[in-house]
Amino acid sequence: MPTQIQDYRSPKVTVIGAGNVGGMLAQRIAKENLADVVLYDVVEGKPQGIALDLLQAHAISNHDRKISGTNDYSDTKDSDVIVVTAGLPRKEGMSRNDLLKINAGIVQDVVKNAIALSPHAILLIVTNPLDVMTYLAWQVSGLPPHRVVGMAGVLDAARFQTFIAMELKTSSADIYTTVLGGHGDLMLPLPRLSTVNGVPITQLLSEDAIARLVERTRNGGAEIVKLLKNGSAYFAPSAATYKMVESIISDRHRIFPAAAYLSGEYGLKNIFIGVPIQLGRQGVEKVIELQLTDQEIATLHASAASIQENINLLG
Ligand SMILES: NC(=O)C1=CN([C@@H]2O[C@H](COP(=O)(O)OP(=O)(O)OC[C@H]3O[C@@H](n4cnc5c(N)ncnc54)[C@H](O)[C@@H]3O)[C@@H](O)[C@H]2O)C=CC1
Ligand SMILES: O=C([O-])CC(=O)C(=O)O
Repeated sequence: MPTQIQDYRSPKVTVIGAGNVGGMLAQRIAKENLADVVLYDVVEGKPQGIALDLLQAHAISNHDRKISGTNDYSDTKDSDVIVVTAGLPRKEGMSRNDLLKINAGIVQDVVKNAIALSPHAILLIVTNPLDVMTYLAWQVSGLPPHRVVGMAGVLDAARFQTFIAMELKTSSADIYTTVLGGHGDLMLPLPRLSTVNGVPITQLLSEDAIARLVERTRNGGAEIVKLLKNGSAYFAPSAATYKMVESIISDRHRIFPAAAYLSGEYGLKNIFIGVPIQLGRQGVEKVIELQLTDQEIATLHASAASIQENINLLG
């Protein structure tokens, strides 16, 4: 019997926006040998230059993933995942919502163009203001809601994890945290569900210390914007986005917080907001409903109201 030869096509990830987050993400995807990467940007030469630079870096670190840069959407055709990082980052003194109008125009444009050529892709949004842009991307794409997801919770949880590790002078590797809600001032870190390898942090840290770390997590993005002065964080954001891309491409069904569409869960409807989800090759496989206290639910609903206000501003 002849051996049947199958066509094992390499997974293909398109990253739209070859800026700080997009460039770092492309590097991780290729270096971890996860997928071929197409970097798309509106600026001529930028994605091509970054792709060439990355290929040369990877010649040193020995892998053969294809990385290409383009200003032509036709090169993004038949992508398995489309990650949208295109848009302006904020500068010192701005809130993420100050980016609403300008980034809405960009997200609308790129999603329409990219999804037309990759109708089976999972759409992963990074551009801020995150929850509103994820909603807008879903509307423009015409995709079923489980195929659209936004990255924020993995990053916010990693920040909370880092600050707890710094406070306890322990390894962040042993710390598990979760952060719900919108990616803004009203996000909801959950100390009562955060542990150091099973030991509740409420047993290890005082209430005051926890309140301080929660507040620092809420302002985690702004703290870095203030230090950088001319842009926002990108190492941890690209690492967090990579974790989500990997769970999709490798169909790992991992569970973590991300902006997902709610249709009644947590008493919320027709909105994208950060909640625990299970993520795999088909997109959001499950939204997990945690038992929240009345106060936590109130914060989550206040966060949802703020997202809705901004959606309404888009008209
Ligand atoms: N969700 C989250 O947790 C995070 C979100 N962000 C957001 O991600 C976005 C990107 O941040 P950075 O990479 O630091 O910014 P950046 O300025 O380094 O890169 C943005 C890229 O988008 C490109 N771009 C602009 N308009 C475009 C269009 N119409 N089509 C294609 N490309 C276009 C620009 O040319 C630029 O290369 C920002 O909106 C930022 O706020 C950043 C970090 C974390
Ligand atoms: O702070 C910003 O504008 C970028 C971002 O969302 C983050 O780093 O959390």
